[in-house]
Amino acid sequence: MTTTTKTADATTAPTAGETVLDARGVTMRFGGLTAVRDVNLTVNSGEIVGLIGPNGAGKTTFFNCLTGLYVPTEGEVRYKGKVLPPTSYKVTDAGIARTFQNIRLFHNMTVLENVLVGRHTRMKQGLWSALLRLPGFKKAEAEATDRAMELLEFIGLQDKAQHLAKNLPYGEQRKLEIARALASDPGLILLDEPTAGMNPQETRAAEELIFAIRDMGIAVLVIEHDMRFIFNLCDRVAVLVQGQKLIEGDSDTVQSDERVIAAYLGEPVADDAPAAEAPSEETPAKDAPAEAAPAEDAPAKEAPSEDEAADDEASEDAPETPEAPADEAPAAGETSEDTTHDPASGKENDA
Ligand SMILES: Nc1ncnc2c1ncn2[C@@H]1O[C@H](COP(=O)(O)OP(=O)(O)OP(=O)(O)O)[C@@H](O)[C@H]1O
Repeated sequence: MTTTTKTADATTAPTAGETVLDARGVTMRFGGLTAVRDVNLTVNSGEIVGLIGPNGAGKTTFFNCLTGLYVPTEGEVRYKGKVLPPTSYKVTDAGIARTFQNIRLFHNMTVLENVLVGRHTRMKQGLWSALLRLPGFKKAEAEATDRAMELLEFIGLQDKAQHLAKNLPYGEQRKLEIARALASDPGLILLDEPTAGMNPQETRAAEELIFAIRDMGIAVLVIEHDMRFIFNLCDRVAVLVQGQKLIEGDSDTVQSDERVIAAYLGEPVADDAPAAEAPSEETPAKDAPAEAAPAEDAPAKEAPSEDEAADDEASEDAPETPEAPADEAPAAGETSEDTTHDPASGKENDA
């Protein structure tokens, strides 16, 4: 299936069902700075939930708490009723997949190989089986390839399966990241700014792709700065400001909330709103509501050049795929999100 031949819209949305993700009282401190404070959020099956907020509001930090990259200082995250394991690899295995704010593909691997990397969590063959290429491994490998090709068809990249990932246009690289995340057969996918750097046509295609993912039965939690995109896409939207959840509701409710407008325009908000708190030592330093673009005018971020993308890769998150070749993968030891945070020290555990 491709997004061009099989797209969905809100009218085909399945009814929201069981709670898939249940985050309660999630707080994340880095030393004296509280990046996320006492945030509750649920995502139900059949839902697309948006997470918005000004730069530095704590959105990515919250995502990291949901995916085992950080262990929250306080609070608990459950996936389908079970407390999440403390490492990203196990979280992926449990059924949560994610993409990252900055594209993190294996640039010198083919498109197909990138998707296969995401598939490895579902391959149960051992090392010897792989080394000796036993029949069980060959069968699993063939099945993984079939599934990867299905996913490439789903995102419309089947004809580029043998292309190197680095040669794809930017929008297609973003789609490939999504296919790689889908390869682990998640029940919930977290998308961190999936349309960053996309032109309007690509953004529209991304919207259709996300509806199609939801229609496959996968719950979606998405961070995005493009307000038009988010309010069109999401069943519910939660707004983070200075690490706290300011409001949560449907698009109409959130769009018309004066505190949300104020947060995005950088105006003072009401006394009872978290954003109105006087900055303290624990206030995230990066909060800059005044810099956030007003809702519908928010321009898409510019696509990075190849060099910038390479820099991003080096400084971004480590792969969810510990088995990936070291020379291809973003260097785990150099990254900030490949590890799990030790709340007390700001140090991170191996993911
Ligand atoms: N590993 C870390 N160590 C210390 N501070 C951090 C760390 N990660 C994030 N922060 C701080 O936490 C706050 C929230 O950052 P975060 O990246 O989660 O915000 P965000 O809402 O995702 O921002 P943006 O929209 O710009 O991506 C910021 O003040 C940031 O500087």
